[in-house]
Amino acid sequence: MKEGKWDRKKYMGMELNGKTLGVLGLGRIGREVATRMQAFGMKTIGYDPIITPETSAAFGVEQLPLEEIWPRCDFITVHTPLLASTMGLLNDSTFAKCRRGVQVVNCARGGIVDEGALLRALRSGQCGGAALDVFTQEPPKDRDLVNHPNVICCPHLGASTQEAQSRCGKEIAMQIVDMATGKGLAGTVNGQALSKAFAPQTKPWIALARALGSVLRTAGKQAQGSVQVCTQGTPLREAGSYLTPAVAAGMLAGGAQKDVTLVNALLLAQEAGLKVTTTHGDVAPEPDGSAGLLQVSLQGSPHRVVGTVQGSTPVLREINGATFKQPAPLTGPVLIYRAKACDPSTLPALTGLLGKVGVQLQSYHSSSTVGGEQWSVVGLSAPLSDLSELKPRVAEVFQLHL
Ligand SMILES: NC(=O)C1=CN([C@@H]2O[C@H](COP(=O)(O)OP(=O)(O)OC[C@H]3O[C@@H](n4cnc5c(N)ncnc54)[C@H](O)[C@@H]3O)[C@@H](O)[C@H]2O)C=CC1
Ligand SMILES: O=C(O)C(=O)COP(=O)(O)O
Repeated sequence: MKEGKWDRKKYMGMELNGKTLGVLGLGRIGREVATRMQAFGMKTIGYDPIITPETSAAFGVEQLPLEEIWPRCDFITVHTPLLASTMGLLNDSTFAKCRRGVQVVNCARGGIVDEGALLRALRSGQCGGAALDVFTQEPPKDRDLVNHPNVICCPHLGASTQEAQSRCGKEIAMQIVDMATGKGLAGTVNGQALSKAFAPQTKPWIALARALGSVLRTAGKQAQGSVQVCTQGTPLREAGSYLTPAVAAGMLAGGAQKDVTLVNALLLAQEAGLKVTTTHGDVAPEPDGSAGLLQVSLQGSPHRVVGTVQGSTPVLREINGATFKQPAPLTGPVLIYRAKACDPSTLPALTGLLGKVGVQLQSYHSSSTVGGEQWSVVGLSAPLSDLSELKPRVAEVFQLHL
């Protein structure tokens, strides 16, 4: 009419009253759709693998096996997630079982109704019309469905109301508050590590995992290959889910990839050619069974680091088979070197260098002797800008800011 037209004959509708609607997926939205359509006088039947027939009967939906649903429906609407089991729920074979002229609604996820099959059914008249809010590719490049005269569609607007967006905003804000107060996260699909990362008791373990990853990368001089993360002790039984991404983040830190987080670390590690696997052993490493141990090793090399948490401090217990009787804190600027055991000149040379550049030695820990050599971990007040004076005196030296 805005174009000045008055096409009364062109538009002929169909009553919903007395028609049968098949609702596939009877969760939050499916059941709301069913009760609203009952108000138009529709008979509602449906299917959902986890909702009992008694529950769906309470909101007026008779549940039937899919095979019995197809031939009964005038309209079918899908309200499931997109899963392997729902991909192409409506396909060439199921369209063929439907009443001729069946009308289909997909406001859930593109692909639940197979787009190729839908187009074929529309062209043959087996499908009388479709309403689509979602597409396998958004926006869809292939416009055949959008352009079909019996299709009406919207650009994924199902949640586009002021009220829904405001609820989403509030929900997200509440989730951030929950995460920050250590209550865990609901509904995360890729942030398993995050829900634990903010709990006070897990924070030092995550710091340890990152630190061990950094030590291993620097000592092993590579961020590629297979890394084995092993948690030991009952308290760490479920910890692999967040410690493994933290180890990967430590391995990747300082490398080519920017913005490595606990959410994307495993994916970025995979892209960088780093395979990170996790195992767990329940054997408690401490007599009281309270602490756990985290062991990270680079397969096919002698590089292996083992750490734990003392109080709330991540500490190094072992590096490449050399153990620290007094575990070495892995916080702040840390200098790590391997040198001949009992060489009396190394430590004075180091303290002399520190004095010269005005950096304080805050802690010093040395390991057991392996093959005539010892590892030393030195806590510093600030990182050293130049290690060249130390290099001739030691077998290897590196620095980390943890
Ligand atoms: N177009 C849009 O903007 C919007 C789309 N959605 C989508 O709508 C869909 C439904 O959302 P909700 O009702 O909130 O989800 P929900 O999780 O409450 O319900 C989904 C239901 O589908 C059922 N289901 C799973 N596999 C099935 C199968 N093979 N056959 C039949 N039922 C199956 C589940 O048991 C569950 O009861 C989701 O895909 C969601 O992403 C949701 C909001 C807005
Ligand atoms: O909530 C949903 O499942 C939706 O599909 C809404 O999509 P949107 O968050 O508006 O991009």
